[in-house]
Amino acid sequence: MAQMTMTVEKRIETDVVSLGGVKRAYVTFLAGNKDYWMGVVGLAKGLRKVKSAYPLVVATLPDVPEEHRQILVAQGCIIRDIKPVYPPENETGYSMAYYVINYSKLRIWEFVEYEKMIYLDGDIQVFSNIDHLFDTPRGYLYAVKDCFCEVSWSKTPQYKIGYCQQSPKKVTWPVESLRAPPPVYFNAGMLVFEPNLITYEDLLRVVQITTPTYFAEQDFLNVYFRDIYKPIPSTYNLPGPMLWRHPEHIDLDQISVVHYCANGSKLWRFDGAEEHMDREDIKMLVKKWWEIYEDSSLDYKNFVETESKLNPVTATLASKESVGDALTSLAPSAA
Ligand SMILES: O=c1ccn([C@@H]2O[C@H](COP(=O)(O)OP(=O)(O)O)[C@@H](O)[C@H]2O)c(=O)[nH]1
Ligand SMILES: OC[C@H]1O[C@H](O[C@@H]2[C@@H](O)[C@H](O)[C@@H](O)[C@H](O)[C@@H]2O)[C@H](O)[C@@H](O)[C@H]1O
Ligand SMILES: [Mn+2]
Repeated sequence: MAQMTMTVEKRIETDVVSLGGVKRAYVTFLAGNKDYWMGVVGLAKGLRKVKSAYPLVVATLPDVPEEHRQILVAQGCIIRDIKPVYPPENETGYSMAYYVINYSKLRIWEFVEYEKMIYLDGDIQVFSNIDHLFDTPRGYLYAVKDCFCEVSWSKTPQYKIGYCQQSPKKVTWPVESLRAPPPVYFNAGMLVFEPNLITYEDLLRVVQITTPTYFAEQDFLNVYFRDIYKPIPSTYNLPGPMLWRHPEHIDLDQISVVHYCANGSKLWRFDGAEEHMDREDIKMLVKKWWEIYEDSSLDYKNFVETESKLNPVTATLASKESVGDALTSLAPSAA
């Protein structure tokens, strides 16, 4: 995996951007009392390992236990409590029953103290620095195209005819019988977006008048942002199934972000039992995730301590939420 180191100068420059109130952050979403908190710890440590210049905000539902919250704060995360978002009743059901809680992800558009955020699912890991995505032109939503080939798509017309946007020439879309092919569709596990209160209020209004569909908030977000969605390469959100569905598009050495969404690939309960989970590449990616998760030098307290010896400026910045605090703390004390 390409590795980029964050120079002190770059870190200062990045944080000076924050100084002007132009703040940026990564954000993830945590619900329930199961083990997704481990995914968030892994993500926090992974972002530190690639020397990201920005904090990780965790949009947290009320049902996340205090114990998990404390672990995340100790790992340098910024906990933001959110209320659930409940969609209208859904007769057709979701691809996975628990997807209904994923509508609560919509709350992140309310975090307007940040000018731009990168949303990452808790089952994602960042293996190379992607801070440069914060510099993408404003006014768009950036995300990676999804794959339609897994059985989770079995009730969709594209799955039934074997069509996938990742390889549109493999099975030609039958325009005469099914009319226009589906618009480009993104995976909602990774999003580069701009929090905005007008958008946020409208999202909450429109979601209440939209019939829920198979992939819950992911379908909803695809329709809502259709006009400003810009695809970015799979290197920024590699869903596991791409490895066996579209290997011709994948160069693992170039992958910056891996999304452990394949059935059976959730790290905290990985046992290699499900189909494809005995693949060498999957086992390598799971091992890489655990190496980061278990690396105590990446724990927030150890990381800041080490950084303060090696790079006092970086360490100070790493330990402050805003550059203003950091520069103040660095300023020579008034005589
Ligand atoms: O019980 C849950 C289910 C989901 N999530 C959050 O919602 C995201 C989306 O769910 P998931 O990743 O399981 O969906 P997939 O990408 O596998 O379809 C997760 O990554 C977590 O950040 C959570 O915190 N607790
Ligand atoms: O609530 C709907 C979820 O839909 C998406 O997951 C899907 C999608 O990626 C399919 O293409 C896969 O086949 C499937 O396995 C996977 O679960 C997002 O990753 C997740 O964040 C969330 O929005
Ligand atoms: Mn996911």
